[in-house]
Amino acid sequence: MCKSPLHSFLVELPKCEHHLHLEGCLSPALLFQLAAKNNITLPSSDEDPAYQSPVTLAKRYQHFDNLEDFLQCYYRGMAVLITQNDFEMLAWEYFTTARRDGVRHAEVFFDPQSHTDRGIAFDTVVAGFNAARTRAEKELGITSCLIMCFLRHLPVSSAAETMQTAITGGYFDVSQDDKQRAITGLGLDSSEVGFRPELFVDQYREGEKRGLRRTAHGGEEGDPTYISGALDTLHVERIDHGIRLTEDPELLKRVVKENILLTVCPLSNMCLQAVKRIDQVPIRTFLEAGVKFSINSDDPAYFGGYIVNNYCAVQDAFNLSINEWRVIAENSIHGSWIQEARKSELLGLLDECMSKYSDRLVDQ
Ligand SMILES: Nc1ncnc2[nH]cnc12
Ligand SMILES: [Zn+2]
Repeated sequence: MCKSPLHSFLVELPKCEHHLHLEGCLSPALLFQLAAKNNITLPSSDEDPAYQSPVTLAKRYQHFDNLEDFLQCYYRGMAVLITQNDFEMLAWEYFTTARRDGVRHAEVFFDPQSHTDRGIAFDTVVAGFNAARTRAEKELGITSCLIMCFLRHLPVSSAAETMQTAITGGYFDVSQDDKQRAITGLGLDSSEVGFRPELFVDQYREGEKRGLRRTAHGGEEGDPTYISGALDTLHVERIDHGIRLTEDPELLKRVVKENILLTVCPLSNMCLQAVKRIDQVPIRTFLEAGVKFSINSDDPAYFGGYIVNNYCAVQDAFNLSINEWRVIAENSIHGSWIQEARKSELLGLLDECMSKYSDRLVDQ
C-alpha cells in the first residue's frame, strides 16, 4: 500500500505487464512446498543457511549485491520445478496475484535452458505454463503471451539448440489452431555485461523470418551500447530495463523516434543496486523526453512486490498526476503484442477508470 491518495486508482488502472519472468515468481513458500513434494534436497545449513526455512530464505532475498548475486539464487531455486503441474502452479500463482493487481494483459518470459539443462523436457515447461495461461484467460479474463528467453551466459550453441527444439516442436507456428501452444516472442536475459546482444544475431534473424516478436534485456547493468547493439543487430521492438539510456542523449532520441518501448522495473533496479533510490529511476526524464515505457515487476518473489508495489513505489517517489498515469497506461496498451480489438477493449477500460477517478481526484 502506498501513501498516496491515488492508491485505489493505481490498483484499478488497467495494466499490461511486459517484463515478468515466470521463474521469478517462485516464492520461498512454493519453493519449499515443491522441494518436499519432489524430494529435492535443498542446500544444507553449512552450504547456505538461507535455505533453513521459507522465512530465512525470504530474509536472504531482502539484499542482493548485484544482478549476478540475484541470478545465483534464481537458478538455484529452480531445481524444485520438475513436473508439468509444478510449472502450471508457478504461473497460476502469478496470474491470480496479477488479477488482484489489475493486470489485464501479461507478456511473460520463461528460461527454457535453465530447465532443459537439468533434464526437464521443453514441452513439460511450455505445457505447464500454457495450461495456466489458458485458465487465466478463461477464469480471470487475463490475456497473455509467452516470450522464450535465451540465457546470454550460456554458449550460443545452447541458444541455437533451444531455437531448434522450438521450431521442430511447432511452437512458433502461428497458423496452428492450438494457439495456446504458441510462443509469441524471443527475449534475451541473464548476466548482461560481457555477453553482448550481437552474439545472438542468428537466433533473432531466424525468429524475425518466422514472424516472432523480439525484445532483449539491455541497459540494466550494461552501458548504452548494449541497447544500440540489440536495436541494430537483433532488430528488437522493445528494450527490457533500458534505464542507462539516459547516458546517451542521441540514442534516447532514436528510441523516441523509432517508438521503442522500455519495460522498466523500478523495485528490481533498487534491489539489484542499479539505483540507490526509486527516484533515481529516470521516470521523469523519460516522461519529459517522450520515451515510452511500461512499469513491471521483473521477479516479484525476489524483489519485494508485484506490479502494484512498483506503481506505488513510483508514485511515492515522483508524485505523478493521474494524467501522467494515463499516458503510462496508454503506452503500455499500445506497446503490447495484441490484436487491435483487444487494444480497443483495454483503452475502453482505461477511459472508464479515468472518468471514475478524475471526478474524485484533483489533478496535481
Ligand atoms: N533482472 C534480470 N536481468 C537479467 N536476467 C534476468 N533473469 C531474471 N531476472 C533478470
Ligand atoms: Zn528481467
